[in-house]
Amino acid sequence: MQKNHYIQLDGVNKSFSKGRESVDILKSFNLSINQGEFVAIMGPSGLGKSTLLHLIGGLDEPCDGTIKIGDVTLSGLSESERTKWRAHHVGFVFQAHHLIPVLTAQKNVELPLILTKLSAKDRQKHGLAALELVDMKERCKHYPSELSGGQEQRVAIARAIVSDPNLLLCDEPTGNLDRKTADDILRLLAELNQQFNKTVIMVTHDPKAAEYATRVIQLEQYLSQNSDNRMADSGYN
Ligand SMILES: Nc1ncnc2c1ncn2[C@@H]1O[C@H](COP(=O)(O)OP(=O)(O)OP(=O)(O)O)[C@@H](O)[C@H]1O
Repeated sequence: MQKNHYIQLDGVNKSFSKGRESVDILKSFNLSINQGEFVAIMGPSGLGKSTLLHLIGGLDEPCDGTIKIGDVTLSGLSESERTKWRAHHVGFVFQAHHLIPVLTAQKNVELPLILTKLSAKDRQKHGLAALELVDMKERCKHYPSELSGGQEQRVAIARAIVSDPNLLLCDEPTGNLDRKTADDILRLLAELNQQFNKTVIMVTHDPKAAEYATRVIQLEQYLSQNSDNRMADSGYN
């Protein structure tokens, strides 16, 4: 019997037009990820790592093929359904934290909840709980300019988890940070993965960051395997 994976990409094609040409990024691409995995995606610049992350998170659509997350087939959703699905199921963490400078840490974290039916009081409660999880509650009234790079990234992670999504998609989350701060952030992601069973997919160029993952996909190798690319990922544990 075929196992049901939490994330399943089947025969995904993705190309972009560059001038008059169309450039294939992913061709007949297959990938399966289980709930609770921490997957690192590595590979040379321009290969399609961020594109893959955007497709899984429903920020972009494949030209062909299916992407299923849990029970939901993304291509079956309208644009507004996809936005709603994202708000409930996916948290994004980027290299640049994209915090809004005129809002306090707490208000930044509460922002994704504005789309929900929660009252202001409940939004505040959830926001503070997320900040507590990333050890930033005592700085909830600080503005981004009053925080260090690592603290800003913690607040960005709190914002990503405030709606309690199953899936955390991280694009070079430690790219701007020094080694020690990067390790703190990676430990936090590993904790969210292990203690709260969040599925984490992280794009990184940093082999040390990839050591925190439970599976590493070397995308270049993976892509070169053929359309049935199931073999090239290596376990780290
Ligand atoms: N919206 C877009 N329109 C046109 N081309 C795009 C678009 N997004 C990405 N590309 C192209 O697709 C290719 C893959 O980009 P992507 O950002 O996924 O690579 P990456 O592996 O994440 O690279 P890096 O490690 O440098 O971040 C690149 O050649 C890029 O220029």
